[in-house]
Amino acid sequence: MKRLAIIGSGDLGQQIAYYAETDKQYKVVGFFDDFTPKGALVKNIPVLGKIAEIEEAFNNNVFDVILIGIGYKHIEFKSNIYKKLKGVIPFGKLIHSSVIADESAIIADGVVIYPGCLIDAQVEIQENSLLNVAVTVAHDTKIGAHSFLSPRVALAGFCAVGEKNILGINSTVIDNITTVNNVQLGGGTVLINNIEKEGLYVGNPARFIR
Ligand SMILES: CC(=O)SCCNC(=O)CCNC(=O)[C@H](O)C(C)(C)COP(=O)(O)OP(=O)(O)OC[C@H]1O[C@@H](n2cnc3c(N)ncnc32)[C@H](O)[C@@H]1OP(=O)(O)O
Repeated sequence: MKRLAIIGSGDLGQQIAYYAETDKQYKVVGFFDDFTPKGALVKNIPVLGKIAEIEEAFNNNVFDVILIGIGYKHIEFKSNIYKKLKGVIPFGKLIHSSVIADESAIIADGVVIYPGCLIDAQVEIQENSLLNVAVTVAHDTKIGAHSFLSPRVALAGFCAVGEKNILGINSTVIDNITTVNNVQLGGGTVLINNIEKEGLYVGNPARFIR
């Protein structure tokens, strides 16, 4: 079993550790976190050091692969860390065993998919994105890198979500919709038109708020 280290020992990092262990996909050996002291135990898992110490730990054979457990409030940071470590440290992938993913779906490195998601044929989920519980992604839809999909997001077919998109709980996107990078949808938003300007959108139909 591969040894996993997780960046971020907060709630999201702890959830990833929980699924990695209980779903028997990885042995979680520790967290890297700039705000929790080295040696501290978080849910019985040690903090191995700060983010700047990841490369040295990898070279010392402390872990095999890494995942990022940083939430949607720090999405820029999450994407920057990924870009910095890509090609230097191998990224893992965590697709919970309860996920139904068609064999034609492409799921990139660094992606985390929580229980109960449905990923249809010819879907592409780009690197470092996270799908929370019960997300449905219909056929031929693409999710841009570093995005965060909250519980029960539903995307119809032939959509293309940009990078660093944050889709709020239960948001719904009809077929053939595209969004640019850095779009956020509030909970329950219904998207029926393409989004061409980054920012925060809410409501049904979605309206720009800032
Ligand atoms: C497992 C997990 O927990 S994953 C995380 C899941 N969490 C989510 O999905 C959170 C989604 N967040 C939201 O929906 C938030 O309301 C946000 C981010 C859209 C906006 O939050 P804030 O910046 O605090 O905005 P604020 O509450 O001031 O609202 C601004 C306006 O948008 C409206 N609004 C805010 N959220 C929504 C919404 N989801 N749907 C419709 N209208 C909304 C408000 O009524 C307000 O309208 P007004 O100016 O006409 O009075």
